[in-house]
Amino acid sequence: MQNFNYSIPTKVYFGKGQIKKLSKISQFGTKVLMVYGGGSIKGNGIYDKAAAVLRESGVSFFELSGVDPNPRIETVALGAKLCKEKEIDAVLAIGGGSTIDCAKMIAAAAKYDGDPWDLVLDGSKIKDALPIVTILTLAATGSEMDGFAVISDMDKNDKLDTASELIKPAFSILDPKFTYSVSQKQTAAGTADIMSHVFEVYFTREKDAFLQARMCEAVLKTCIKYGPAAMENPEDYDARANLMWASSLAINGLLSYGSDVQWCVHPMEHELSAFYDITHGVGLAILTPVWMEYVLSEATIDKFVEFGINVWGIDAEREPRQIAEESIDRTRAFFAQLGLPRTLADVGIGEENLSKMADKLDGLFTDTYIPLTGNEVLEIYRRAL
Ligand SMILES: NC(=O)c1ccc[n+]([C@@H]2O[C@H](COP(=O)([O-])OP(=O)(O)OC[C@H]3O[C@@H](n4cnc5c(N)ncnc54)[C@H](O)[C@@H]3O)[C@@H](O)[C@H]2O)c1
Repeated sequence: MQNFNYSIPTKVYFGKGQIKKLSKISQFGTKVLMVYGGGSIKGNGIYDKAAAVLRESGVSFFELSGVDPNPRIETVALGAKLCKEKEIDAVLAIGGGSTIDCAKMIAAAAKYDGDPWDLVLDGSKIKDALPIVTILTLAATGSEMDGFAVISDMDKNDKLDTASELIKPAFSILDPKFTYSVSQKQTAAGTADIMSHVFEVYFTREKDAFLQARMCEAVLKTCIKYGPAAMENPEDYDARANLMWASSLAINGLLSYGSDVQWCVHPMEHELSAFYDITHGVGLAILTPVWMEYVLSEATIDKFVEFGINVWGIDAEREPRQIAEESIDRTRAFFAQLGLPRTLADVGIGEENLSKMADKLDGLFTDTYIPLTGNEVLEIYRRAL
């Protein structure tokens, strides 16, 4: 097992009625910027509940709404300007990963004098940030408990992730009931995203992080059990609760400590979203089985056998190659069962920008599970067409 520094500072208030813990935001001051997306929080009552707790706690709030899925740098700049003008004490995100990521970068940019895009290009430039609080409404990205943010500049077709300890939320409120109104499509995409976060760390060259590997399998099995259940019955509390906690655990560091490996399917998907603005989890579901087939070889077969037996329950007596291949087929079939598109063509993506996207990633995947050149990335994109 490799060395690691454990740091998961975000407090989590999980379960029904935990919105009342929002009152704790008053420890940071009396002026909050509330950041949210297209307004679903007004339809499902979360906005009213949060506003009531803020008022009762003596906290006044300004609002920044309209954060896009695949949040834009322009919104970050606008939010940071508001924070400076209004002397905001803390940033409150109510939403899914897009809103939370945007709020994180607003919090960092509010304490930075230069162009906020600098902080996306280089997270080490984040030297300070306003406290960040989140109310999660969609189980998917784990942004509620991690130090990452993904921001797009659509003019440049750039969608980049940045990271800093300073943008880990101070606390997050996770009430599974707040995810009852999430559509089937977003529930499916969220499940695929959680699973992809696990795959990015489960497929590691580190062979002796046994505990982490078993925890990864537990999170994957949770998604396989509860993703379809939440789609079938959106108000199945236990399904929503298990998915929600899986989303946080998948990426808060717990599963990757001691076996860290550079990610690659996520950056490949970010290129798809940067050029075509598709839903992140959908892109991941399309690319993941193709990537798995591409990296399956004599060098990696043992890991895929472990995956097939422990996650999919494939008979351990079968030939290793059969187990490995079936584990990938089962993964692809599961995403199809969730109703997710299978190919790039299904989401309207053709050959036209694939070379440009692959070129942008050339030279970056030197320390991934299996290192990949730009040409190999292009081959994976083509096989996903
Ligand atoms: N920070 C991280 O660690 C991290 C990790 C993976 C992905 N990401 C990024 O996060 C973004 C995706 O976030 P996401 O998957 O959470 O989706 P999202 O935040 O983009 O939301 C997707 C849609 O669901 C709607 N929605 C959210 N909650 C709802 C609810 N309760 N009821 C009804 N509708 C609701 C939103 O309004 C939006 O239209 C992408 O930009 C992705 O690259 C971040």
